Amino acid sequence: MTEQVAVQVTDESDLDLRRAAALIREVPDFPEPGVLFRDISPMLADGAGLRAVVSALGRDCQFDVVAGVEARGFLVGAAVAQAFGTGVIGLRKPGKLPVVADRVDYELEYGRATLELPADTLRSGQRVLIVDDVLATGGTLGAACRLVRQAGAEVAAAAVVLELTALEGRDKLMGEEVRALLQA
Ligand SMILES: O=P(O)(O)OC[C@H]1O[C@H](OP(=O)(O)OP(=O)(O)O)[C@H](O)[C@@H]1O
Ligand SMILES: Nc1ncnc2[nH]cnc12
Repeated sequence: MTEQVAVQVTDESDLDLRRAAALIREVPDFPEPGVLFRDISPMLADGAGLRAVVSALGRDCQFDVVAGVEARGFLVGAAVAQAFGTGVIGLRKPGKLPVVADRVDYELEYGRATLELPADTLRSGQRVLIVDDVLATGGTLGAACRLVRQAGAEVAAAAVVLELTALEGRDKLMGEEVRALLQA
């Protein structure tokens, strides 16, 4: 699918985030022809950029722990946890964890995928801030929300740096608080 719309900052009063958004690199035809890939790596490599993203992701949200989604959600999720004084849990692709508490299979645009929760991490009743880099079709964040709820925990919010609105991922996350710093 071709995505040709510029990136918008959802909170336009956040000047730090506006500067950070300018560091996103757009790569046409990656990973396949017709896709405009938004590469947030240069934004995260910039100290002020990372700070802007981290503080906006955790702002005005009550949470006890962060769950970051493999792989780019680990980078941002761990930074948010550190900044807001919580621990972090990595929700992983299959075959990586020695002891699995639970797993959820989900649909991708093409095919299926699985996310796993590591054992002895998430406790019943905890409020969880789920963090990933991008919301596309919503399958990944939907699976992350299910893993959290199946553990008896609560989803405080599902927060991403960038939402690709044309893919309508929010529709799969009805009832969840979805926080996207940037939209394209
Ligand atoms: O909303 P969805 O359609 O589910 O897509 C969003 C997911 O796709 C990308 O991950 P990818 O599977 O490419 O993994 P990576 O982070 O390991 O590169 C991105 O990092 C999100 O996790
Ligand atoms: N266009 C895109 N840019 C960056 N990450 C993505 N994940 C899914 N689609 C993407």
